[in-house]
Amino acid sequence: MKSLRIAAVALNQTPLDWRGNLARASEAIEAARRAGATLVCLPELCLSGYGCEDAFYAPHVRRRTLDSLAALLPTTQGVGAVVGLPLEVEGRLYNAAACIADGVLLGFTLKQFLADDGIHYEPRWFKPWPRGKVATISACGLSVLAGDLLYDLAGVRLGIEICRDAWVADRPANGYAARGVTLAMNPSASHFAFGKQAIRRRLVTEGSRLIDGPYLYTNLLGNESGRALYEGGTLIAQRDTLTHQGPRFVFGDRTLTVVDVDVADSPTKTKPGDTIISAAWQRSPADAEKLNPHSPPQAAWETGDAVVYEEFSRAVSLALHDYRRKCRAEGFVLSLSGGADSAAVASLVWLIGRLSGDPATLETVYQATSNSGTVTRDAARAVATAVGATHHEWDVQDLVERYTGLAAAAVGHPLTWETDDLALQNIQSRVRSPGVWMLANLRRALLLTTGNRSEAAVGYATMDGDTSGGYAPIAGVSKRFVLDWLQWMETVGPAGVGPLPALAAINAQQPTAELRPPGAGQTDEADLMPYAVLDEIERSAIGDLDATERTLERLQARFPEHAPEQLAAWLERFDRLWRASQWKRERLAPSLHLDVLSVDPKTWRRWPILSGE
Ligand SMILES: Nc1ncnc2c1ncn2[C@@H]1O[C@H](COP(=O)(O)OP(=O)(O)OC[C@H]2O[C@@H]([n+]3cccc(C(=O)O)c3)[C@H](O)[C@@H]2O)[C@@H](O)[C@H]1O
Ligand SMILES: Nc1ncnc2c1ncn2[C@@H]1O[C@H](COP(=O)(O)OP(=O)(O)OP(=O)(O)O)[C@@H](O)[C@H]1O
Ligand SMILES: NC(=O)CC[C@H](N)C(=O)O
Repeated sequence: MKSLRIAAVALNQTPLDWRGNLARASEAIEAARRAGATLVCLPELCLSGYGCEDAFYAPHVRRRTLDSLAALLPTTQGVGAVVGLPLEVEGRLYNAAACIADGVLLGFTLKQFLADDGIHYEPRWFKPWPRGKVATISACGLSVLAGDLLYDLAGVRLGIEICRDAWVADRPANGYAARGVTLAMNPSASHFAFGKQAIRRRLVTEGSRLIDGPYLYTNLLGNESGRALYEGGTLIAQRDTLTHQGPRFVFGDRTLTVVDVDVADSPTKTKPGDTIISAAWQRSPADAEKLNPHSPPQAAWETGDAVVYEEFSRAVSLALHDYRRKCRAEGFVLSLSGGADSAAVASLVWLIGRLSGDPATLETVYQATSNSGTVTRDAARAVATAVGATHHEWDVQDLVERYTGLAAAAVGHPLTWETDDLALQNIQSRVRSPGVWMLANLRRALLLTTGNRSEAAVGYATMDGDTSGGYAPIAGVSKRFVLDWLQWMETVGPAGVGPLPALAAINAQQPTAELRPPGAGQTDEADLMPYAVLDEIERSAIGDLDATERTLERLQARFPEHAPEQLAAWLERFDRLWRASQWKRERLAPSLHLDVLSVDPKTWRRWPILSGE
């Protein structure tokens, strides 16, 4: 049995940022060495970035990655390192983990089970590697082995699973005990979704049970390139018990979790046919005191009863912070209506400063038409003040009238609410776009949109009006979720931050587009259907892809208070609006994946633009 100091690194990388990715990887290895680690594991595909998309096809991208690997080798003096990268083998691309020891490239483990579900499209670029196969390739000027390899490093036998390898029943670790593996590492790029860390914790714990030894798991960190957020949260389990978890949702380049573990010595015997690459080096002397023997595996906020709101707050504020920084915007601009969605977005920008200590600049604009009321104007002002935004109040009614006059002249009759309702609504939303865009231009800021998933599902938004903007922070969650989160933010708020009481002015109102004249009493739910019904239809028809009859059964079971005819009418309305608004979903600003119920056609639920009878 050996006492070994091992390190798990979460890295905030950007696709194709060659210099930055390499610098962060080598700085992390240096930090692990300074902490006395013998072995360090970095995330999946971290040298190129996980989400390089079709750039993976480019031969120069494959070459640049190997250049980065060659440059990384000398930084591993005195340690062993596992580093993810794309790798061409025999003319095909594989998702690989390089195993390096003391400056020497030992070999590449290749991913056997590609991620092909949800937001993952790995088979578009990579091939899966067959179990038990090994190839010889040339890389970094050397002839090296690649494939299903094991390594004897500093006296322990290491096996590597790459992310999804661990998520399948036939995972490589099933055979590791028979192959003498005593330590396993998993470089991952596992995007955030609500509650998903619990699954990772189970897989890592199960991995350690399978090898009866330590299993170390790393992940990416932050908003890599717009749509996927990685939470860090590195994990270490030892003999069926999860012992360590690195922090999640950290604002910064990396997290480093260093742990002392007991590892059984490499067995002398090997399984026939197994390829095992050996390397030995002078390890740092093990400390008499064990490092972090009893680190709590979770932060306090992760075990409370508001985990989903905590995760949402931390995930979206980190995603906004990284997106702004990576697109080199100098702040945020937001059209603030005094309603729920834009107040939620303003609160999330405010949370950046509260959670990171580095406040983001926010400029907000209330834009009144003759249909706006003092309740929303006052609420917008109160929220802007509470979140520290620079706030403006504009009157855009004259712009509405000017466009209305031009269009009325073109069609040859005055426009009325009786005959031209939608056009008269949409022009108000559209005139709110150019001014706020102009402000964003002047400030070199990122214009945020405020649409939520429920609106996206039924196209309840004006294209090039309130959909105008560069990033859509809350498009991954339903309207009901936004409303509930705002209640929690008003009274509780994230641990270590606390509440934002000014949201009371928002939470007291019923959601309305405020686009029809005040006397019309417009509400979202009257225009559409109750949000609870809309969510259930979306979950059934779009999330679970149920047939109409099945969705109706589910609605009747869940909402006995509504007549079956009413439920059928709402379902018919949803179906019509869903199909008519696919083109809108194709044109929404990039949004963050947060939940398995996503309607984002670029990452999750793809649908024909034109469909139906
Ligand atoms: N497949 C397709 N490909 C390309 N374009 C397509 C199309 N189908 C329709 N169109 C075009 O789309 C246009 C209609 O879409 P659009 O102009 O966006 O408007 P539309 O979808 O007709 O109406 C917008 C709805 O969103 C609601 N809204 C708007 C703004 C804010 C809020 C709020 O909650 O605050 C709510 C509003 O009450 C209304 O019910 C038409 O000009 C039509 O030609
Ligand atoms: N009076 C307004 N001033 C500034 N922006 C507005 C105004 N009315 C609407 N908007 C913009 O259009 C967006 C869409 O309006 P919508 O009504 O869907 O959202 P909301 O007003 O934030 O929330 P809710 O629908 O819950 O009232 C707003 O989030 C806001 O960005
Ligand atoms: N990169 C991967 O292999 C992802 C695997 C898994 N589906 C996840 O989301 O974590």
